[in-house]
Amino acid sequence: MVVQVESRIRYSNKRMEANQTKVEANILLLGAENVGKSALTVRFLTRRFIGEYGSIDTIYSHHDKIDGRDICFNIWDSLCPQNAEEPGHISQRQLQWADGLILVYSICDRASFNVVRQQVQYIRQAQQKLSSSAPLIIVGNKRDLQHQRVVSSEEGRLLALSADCGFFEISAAEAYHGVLMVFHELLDLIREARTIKKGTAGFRGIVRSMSAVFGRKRTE
Ligand SMILES: Nc1nc2c(ncn2[C@@H]2O[C@H](COP(=O)(O)OP(=O)(O)OP(=O)(O)O)[C@@H](O)[C@H]2O)c(=O)[nH]1
Repeated sequence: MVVQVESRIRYSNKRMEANQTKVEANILLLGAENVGKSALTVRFLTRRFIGEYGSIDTIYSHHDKIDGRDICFNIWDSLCPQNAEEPGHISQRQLQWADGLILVYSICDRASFNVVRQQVQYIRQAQQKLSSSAPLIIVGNKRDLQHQRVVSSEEGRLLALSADCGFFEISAAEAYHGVLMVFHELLDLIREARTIKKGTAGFRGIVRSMSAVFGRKRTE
């Protein structure tokens, strides 16, 4: 009886330890020039919209507590190179680094939407080669500029649906809440992707053990 209780306590302690471990997520922001990538990042980090942002490629680290868990967001606010029409400008290094990606366009800029469309296609193809399952969220920014809108919400939603991405329309200028939702949703998707990956590894492990027990050779 005592042994049973002790093992239960040990089990629940282990679960508590597991719940308290720090989660780290590398998030890459992509998109054309001037769509609000920095505005989105700064809004998330400081809750503020400051209007003008420097043009530098930067990785920020941000610690947060969500549902009692310590989270470390590493956010890469990437600069869009001049050859933005060429979807190949996303480097392998960026793709390998990222646990999740946010692709930003401006609802007032059709060309920026086309850049995101190209980038999504390029990333999905590259991910197949890299066996990566990093989740993507497409963000239509500058929702406050309704009178200048040239990309409809439906177009954004359809693109996201066709490429299995999350989708939000927000205004980094107007509100913090929408920006927060984007990062929290991406974190959820990253955690989901990690759980699935672990599950697959676990299944492979079971197959390997069974092969070992039954002495069958597996062709890898
Ligand atoms: N009205 C409005 N303006 C915005 C919004 N978000 C960003 N801006 C403005 O758009 C301009 C570009 O914003 P940035 O955050 O620098 O855009 P970026 O995508 O980081 O640009 P690059 O650094 O050139 O790649 C700035 O003048 C911002 O003030 C928004 O939600 N609404």
